[in-house]
Amino acid sequence: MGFGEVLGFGRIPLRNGFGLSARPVVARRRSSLQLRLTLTEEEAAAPTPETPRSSGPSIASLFPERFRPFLNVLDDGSLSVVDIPAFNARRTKIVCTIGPVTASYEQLLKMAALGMNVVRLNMSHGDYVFHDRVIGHVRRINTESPFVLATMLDIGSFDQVRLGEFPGKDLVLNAGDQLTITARHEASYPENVTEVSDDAFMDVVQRGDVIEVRGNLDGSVVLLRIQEICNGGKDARCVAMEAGRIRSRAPIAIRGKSFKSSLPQSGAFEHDLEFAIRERVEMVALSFVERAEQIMEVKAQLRQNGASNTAVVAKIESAAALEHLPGIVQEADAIMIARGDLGTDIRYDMVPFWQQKISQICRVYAKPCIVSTHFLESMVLYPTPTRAEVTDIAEAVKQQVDALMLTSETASGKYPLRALSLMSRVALRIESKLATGMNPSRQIPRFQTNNSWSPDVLRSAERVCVTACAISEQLEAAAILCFTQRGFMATLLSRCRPGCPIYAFTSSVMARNKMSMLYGVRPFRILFDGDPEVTVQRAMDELRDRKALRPGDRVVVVADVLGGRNRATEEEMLLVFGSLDRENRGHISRALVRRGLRELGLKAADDVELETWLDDYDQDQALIEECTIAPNYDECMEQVAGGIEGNNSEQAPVLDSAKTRARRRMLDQVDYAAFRQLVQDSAEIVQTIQFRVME
Ligand SMILES: Nc1ncnc2c1ncn2[C@@H]1O[C@H](COP(=O)(O)OP(=O)(O)OP(=O)(O)O)[C@@H](O)[C@H]1O
Ligand SMILES: CC(=O)C(=O)O
Repeated sequence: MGFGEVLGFGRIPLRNGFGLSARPVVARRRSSLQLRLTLTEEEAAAPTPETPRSSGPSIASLFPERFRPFLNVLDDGSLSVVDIPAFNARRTKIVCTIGPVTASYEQLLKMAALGMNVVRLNMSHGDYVFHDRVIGHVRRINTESPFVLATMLDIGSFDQVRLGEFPGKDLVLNAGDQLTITARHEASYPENVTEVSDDAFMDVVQRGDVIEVRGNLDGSVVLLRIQEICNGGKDARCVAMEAGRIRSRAPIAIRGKSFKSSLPQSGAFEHDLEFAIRERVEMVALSFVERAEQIMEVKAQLRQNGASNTAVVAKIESAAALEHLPGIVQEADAIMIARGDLGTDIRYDMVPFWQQKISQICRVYAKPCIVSTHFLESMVLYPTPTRAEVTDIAEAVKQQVDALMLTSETASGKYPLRALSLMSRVALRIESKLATGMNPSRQIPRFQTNNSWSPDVLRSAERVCVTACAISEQLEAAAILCFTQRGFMATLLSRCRPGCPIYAFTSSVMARNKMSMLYGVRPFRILFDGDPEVTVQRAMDELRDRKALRPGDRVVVVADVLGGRNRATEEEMLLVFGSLDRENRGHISRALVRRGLRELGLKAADDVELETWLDDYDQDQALIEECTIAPNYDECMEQVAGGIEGNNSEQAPVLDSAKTRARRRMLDQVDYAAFRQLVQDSAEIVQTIQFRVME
């Protein structure tokens, strides 16, 4: 069985200097955009097969026996109704927040089987040891199972003001009970006194203000009215306006005042970001983003630490963010509509409007959109949802957002697996209705971008994707296959929301995992061959072997081929190299070379590209995944251990530290002569759309 979606066997060369293996490529065509549609008249006229295509076997049957018994068992011991979703059955992805009830390897594996695509870890809760352990389990699942998970680290509510701890149990209040919120900083407090996480809160509150306390298990908001500011301005004496239950570290807001904590300076944010970089998570989510510049700063920090592959998800959860939406969406790699906080910062009745508007803007800029919070809030306590909750899921699915996110339901609720299974089932049901024409509008919004690639390359890539989707609909293709290094082509295809699944193939573990967030995309890792035809054939064979596609199925393939010849003049090469050099203060890494090539409208052979931009971490991960499926596992792991500098063989799967990697990256500096050589060995990018029939 193909564990971890690795297709093809072979070796990714470890850390060769790219100069060694760069080889001239044979020019094939001259145009920089070419549609290759190899469809005969008979094929075009052929009727659609009468028997409807099955969506493939249940994944359970691909799983080793020992895993199967617990894969589809729900919280109460019953079996999941949906079983394990078949290949790419659901287009809308699901993000689950992981907390104490779901943090074990077994729970995570069950959730992967039930359709979880992205694991969210909220840094406001749990400690680094907790999060590190969960990330370890996720990596293991990606390596040992057929499921693909991405990890998103929510870099906590650094703007969130919280109450203190209530040791042992929740604080239960009746209407009229008193609670004092203080900034006294004492070692411990009586039961009806709690410390606020940010002293600045005391400067803002006044007598008569209403404090909203959120984060309660039953989803309720507890309201406290301030009766008196006392103790030299350090205490706010409040009274509960109605009965309620308050949890430790519950987030609070002052009604009508857009108060944000000054905690980013406290260092917690920096530590969380360092942790994200060290752990190589696929995504970091930034709370309370208000301007595009905040995202740029974080991206710069990621870049400086060799983690530019990490995607930045901007959480839209304040009125201020809504004022700067297009800028934020353009700068971020993905958007999360954090309805919990957004709903306290703006009027409740405006949340649905903004949900729709934000998801539309994301489609324009080809940025994945996640809608979060309160989807199945009642399932935190009860095994069945309310009908209104089911309708909320249905509405988001109809809007064709990329992903839906569960929070307390899976972090601390009583029925995490049921909630996930139910969300998956509702999404599947609504999607099947969309496919039968419930959603008449299939218009693709005009694409806009501020991406640094050359506009010509981008425009042609986007047109190719729109055309490929249109062809797939006209020809009733069973799937679109796409070959992509970092997932950009898959994002452009996903943006068009075609009616068939998109199977996206990449050589990078990180890119594969990140693509698991994209609507309708099923990501795989494949070893790219220097000859694109070999790569396409490898992917087709594998899809057939996995019964994801059947003989006779029509597929549309979107792939680069190497065409034309190098047209870059010495002057152009110097210009591009010079601008990369200036921007990166003399540090041109192997990964940056790829950008230089793009700017020149050029592309190296796929295997050479792979070497020039995959970082060591990705290569190490790839090798570990390959070892898992290799027949000579031990031998393979020994080689990995030998290849990973600084690790002894026992620790081989534990990847080397960020520092070691950073040092290696320094050694990988590229000079102009090496850059020039690579440019000369490259060719023009020729994007093709090919029509094929599975043999
Ligand atoms: N790692 C964790 N450890 C313990 N409890 C957790 C953890 N992650 C989440 N939880 C619990 O699940 C609840 C819901 O998670 P969520 O991430 O939505 O937290 P929140 O505090 O409401 O959100 P935010 O911090 O984003 O405003 C939390 O209030 C917390 O009680
Ligand atoms: C997820 C989150 O942070 C919110 O809904 O506020």
